[in-house]
Order: sequence, then C-alpha cells, then structure tokens
Amino acid sequence: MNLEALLNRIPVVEIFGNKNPEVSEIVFDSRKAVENSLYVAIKGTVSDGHSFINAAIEKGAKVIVCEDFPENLYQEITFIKVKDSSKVLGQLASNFYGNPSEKLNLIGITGTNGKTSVTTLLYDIFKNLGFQSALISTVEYRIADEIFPSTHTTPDVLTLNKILAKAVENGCEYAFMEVSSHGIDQNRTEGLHFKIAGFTNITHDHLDYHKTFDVYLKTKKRFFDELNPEAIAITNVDDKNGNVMLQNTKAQKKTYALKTMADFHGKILEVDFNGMLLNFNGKEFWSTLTGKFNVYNLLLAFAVTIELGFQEEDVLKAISNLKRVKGRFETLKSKGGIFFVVDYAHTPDALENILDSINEIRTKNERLITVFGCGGDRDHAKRPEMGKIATRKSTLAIITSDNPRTENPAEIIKEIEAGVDPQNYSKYTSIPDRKEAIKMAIKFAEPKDIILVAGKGHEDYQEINGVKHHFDDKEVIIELSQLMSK
Ligand SMILES: CC(=O)N[C@H]1[C@@H](OP(=O)(O)OP(=O)(O)OC[C@H]2O[C@@H](n3ccc(=O)[nH]c3=O)[C@H](O)[C@@H]2O)O[C@H](CO)[C@@H](O)[C@@H]1O[C@H](C)C(=O)N[C@@H](C)C(=O)N[C@H](CCC(=O)O)C(=O)O
Ligand SMILES: Nc1ncnc2c1ncn2[C@@H]1O[C@H](COP(=O)(O)OP(=O)(O)OP(=O)(O)O)[C@@H](O)[C@H]1O
Ligand SMILES: N[C@H](CCC[C@H](N)C(=O)O)C(=O)O
Ligand SMILES: [Mg+2]
Repeated sequence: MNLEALLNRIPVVEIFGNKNPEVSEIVFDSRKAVENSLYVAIKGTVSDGHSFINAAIEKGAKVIVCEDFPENLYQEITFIKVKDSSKVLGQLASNFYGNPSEKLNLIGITGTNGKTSVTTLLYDIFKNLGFQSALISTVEYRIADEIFPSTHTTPDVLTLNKILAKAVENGCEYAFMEVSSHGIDQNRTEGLHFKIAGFTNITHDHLDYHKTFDVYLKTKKRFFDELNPEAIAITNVDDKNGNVMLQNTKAQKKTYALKTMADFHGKILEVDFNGMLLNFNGKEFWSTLTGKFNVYNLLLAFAVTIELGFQEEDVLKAISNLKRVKGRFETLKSKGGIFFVVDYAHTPDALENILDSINEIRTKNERLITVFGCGGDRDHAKRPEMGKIATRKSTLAIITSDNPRTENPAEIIKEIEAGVDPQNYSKYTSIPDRKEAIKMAIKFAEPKDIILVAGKGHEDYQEINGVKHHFDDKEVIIELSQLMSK
C-alpha cells in the first residue's frame, strides 16, 4: 500500500523524506521489521520504542512514525512526526487492513468480570441464529469455526484489524470482542468502529497497573466516551458505576438490570445447579447456565442481540440452547456424589459472587469447601480480601497456588491469610501444591458436599518462574476423585 493512502485521516505534524513510498507491512516491534516496512515507535511501560528506530531501519523499515525525530535523519528513510504514535498506530492499522471494523457489526464488552462470558455467549447465540461471527476473548480467538490461541484478552490493534479483516473475508457479519482496561489504556481499540459497547460491572482489579480505582474507572469510561453517535452503549444500572460509564458518551444509551427499572429487565424465578428459570422483559425461559452473575451476562447478551435487530422470541430460543462457558460455573459430579464447581473467579468480587451463588443454591447440610489462590506478579491488594471472603462464605477454605509466576507461593499465601477474620482462623488450611490442595478437599468431603475450585477456570497450566506446567483443574478433579473412589 502507498504511504499517502495509509495516512488517510491521520493528523501528521511533520514529514521528512519521500512522501509516498510503498509500505509492505506495519510493525511496532523493531524485531518484526521487514523490507519496506513502516515502524511505529511507541513509548511503552518498560521501554521506549524510539530507542529501537535504528534497529528497525537495519531490518529494512523505510518509514518511521514517531513522536520525536531522532538526531540523525537519513535521506532514504521517511520520518513522520505525530502527536501520539500509539493512537496513530490504530488508524494506520485500520487503513492498512481496509477498515474491517466498518464492514461488520463490531461489539465490544468491557467491565471487570463477565467479558469472556458475555462475548462467548453472544458468539454462541449468533451461531444458533445461523450467523458466522468472530470472537476475540481471553480463552481463544475464533473466526467463524476456526479457533486460534489467545495471547491477550484484547490483542494489539494490528492483530485486531488482521483478525477482523480475515473475519470479513470469511463472511462473518458480527464480531464480539472483550475490551480490557489495559487495552483501552494502551489504545489497542483506537480507530475501531464499534456498533455496540456493553458494560458488565466494575470492582477492584488491576490496581497494580492503574494504581487507583479512580484511574481504573476513568479508563473503562474512556471506551464509552470515544464511541460514535451512531453507536449504542448498554450499561448495567444495578452496578453503582453503571451510569457513570455513559455520562459523557455520544452514543445512544440503553440500560439493563435485575433490581431497578431498565430497558432490559431480568428476573430469576428458580435456580439450582442444573440451571435457572428466568424472565426477561416479561418472557419466561429456561437456561442451563446457573448463578446470579450469569443472569446479568445473559441479560446483556440478550440486550445486544435485540439492539442488533432480532426478535425477542428468536433470541430467547437461542439463549435457552446455550451451553456453559468453559471454566465459568462449570459443574462435575463424582461417582461418590461430591459436587464440583470449576470457576475462573480470580478477583474478590468474582469470588464473592460465585460463593453467594452456590450458597443460594445449597442446603444447610451440604458443606462448601473452597480451593483457591492468587496469581503472582499481580495486584497484591486483592489477596487479603479474597482470604476474608473465602473463609466467611465457605465451610472450609483451602488456600493454595494459582500461577505464582516469579513470586514465592508461601509469601502469596501469607498475604491471603492476613485477610482472614480471627473468628475464622479454624476455617482454613494452606497447602501450596494445588493438586495436594484439591486432594485434601476431596478427602474432607462427603457425598453431596460441594467443592469449589476457583481462579483458573479454562487455564490448562500453572505458571512457575516463567515456565507453564500443564495443570487443568477439571482433569485433576476427575483423576483424583476416581483414584480416591469418592
Ligand atoms: C503491561 C502491558 O500491558 N504491556 C503490553 C505492552 O508492552 P509494553 O508497553 O511493556 O512494551 P515495552 O516493552 O515497554 O516496549 C515499548 C515499545 O517498544 C517496542 N520494542 C521493544 C523491544 C525491542 O527490541 N524493539 C521494540 O520495538 C515494543 O514493541 C513496544 O512497542 O504492549 C505490548 C504490545 O501490545 C503487549 O504485548 C504488552 O502486554 C504484556 C505482554 C502483558 O502481559 N499484558 C497484560 C498485563 C495485559 O495486557 N492484560 C490485559 C487484561 C487481562 C485481563 O484481565 O483480562 C489483556 O488485554 O490481555
Ligand atoms: N457478570 C458478572 N458479575 C460478576 N462476576 C462475574 C460475572 N460474570 C462472571 N463473573 C465471575 O468472574 C469470573 C470471570 O468471568 P469472565 O471470564 O467472564 O470475566 P472477564 O471479564 O473476561 O475476566 P478477565 O478480565 O480475567 O478476562 C467468572 O468465573 C465468575 O466467577
Ligand atoms: N487476566 C488475568 C487472569 C488471572 C487469572 C489467575 N489464574 C492468575 O493467574 O492470577 C491476569 O493475567 O491477571
Ligand atoms: Mg476475559
């Protein structure tokens, strides 16, 4: 593609050199530069891409987009000065891939919890309705029926445009993507044309990155602030910050709720481990998903689908055929009658929600044993909170490891234990080895007891010191309960 076409609608401060060379590829990592590529220098969280300009040129880059010109400008290279190179990358990516986000219906879901669930439910609903779509999520990326491994919840803007372009090429009319706060902060969604943006909820998470809750909140809100007037923004008004999200949006506003008046209203009529009888906008239906938080997820998915022009009856029929999302309130029952719940709850709010959901369902003589840990090299503040919640809301909590990464598992466990209320000291034990912890839970359990194994959900690894060892909660549960004949 030639540079002039690539720079369409992009605010340029100054250009030095040939104004219209051919560009073979766009890169923002000098190590990926190829002959005749365009390298965008971005100031990152660890290093400054401007210090890799020469490295990119050595690998063949012929165009450099940067915020400050380097000291040496070479005649054969085009240097383009812009105000914000990270934002410009998004616009360049859209132009390079032919603006794919404008050629399909792009739906972005943001919030602390529920993004993977809602986007996956939407993908499945549209499959049931007979449409091909794309899915960009923490668990995996899908283009129609093809599945690709996920590297980020919200990948970089070049990858995003590449996926969307392939989706358009393969006949997808819809794309459902998670929009993480890291993604918003790092402009990974810049230049994308969202048709609908949905908000799930906001609670304590990622403060290791954003530092304060206020900054985290404003980052999420920025996603809605930047929507076009033709877009639709759908928020959860049961969340105390649900309305804040839409305060400054130019998009059309819609709401959903269980507790208050809203455009999309949901009610739980019956709930057990097998599913729920629900009422959305006056219409009753059965869902095989369970747990109150999943009612919010289903309601947002319902609202998005209705706003995309489908009929309530058709959508509810598609919803009642949905399977559970991988690692989100998945249930297993052992031969001996122990009930297992595998869930990705890895934040205080998520843990509280899953425990509340189980406690609403279980009877007094069914005990609840919770096995959980907290990830290393991540937010420390959530550790004591999760210790407090797990011990308050379970019969017994077994504190263990969940991706210690470069930290000492015993130190992480100590930080979790620090949050336990003194009156609950007898309600927990700590076993750093996750398999041993699950074994202990099974040993302790009697028929009809419930064991919640939280934090890893779909993950199939335990990350220790940069090495990912295979570990799958569901596999371990099946293996141990058979071995122990329980
Ligand atoms: C903290 C963080 O989010 N970092 C992301 C960020 O990298 P960075 O800013 O640290 O990059 P950097 O190392 O400072 O380098 C700055 C620039 O120099 C370039 N560079 C660097 C070295 C070199 O030799 N040449 C070169 O050109 C880099 O490509 C970059 O453009 O930009 C990179 C490119 O987009 C991301 O891959 C990277 O994600 C890292 C790997 C990561 O772990 N991110 C996680 C925390 C994340 O994004 N998570 C969210 C939310 C998860 C959830 O809760 O669901 C997600 O969306 O996945
Ligand atoms: N709507 C919701 N409200 C509160 N908690 C939820 C909700 N949906 C899911 N959860 C809880 O949060 C966990 C993670 O859900 P999910 O993966 O859908 O969220 P996410 O926003 O994609 O998370 P991540 O940021 O890690 O990608 C679930 O396993 C469940 O325990
Ligand atoms: N996207 C989140 C997932 C956390 C999952 C949990 N199992 C952990 O490793 O802490 C993160 O990378 O912080
Ligand atoms: Mg996710």
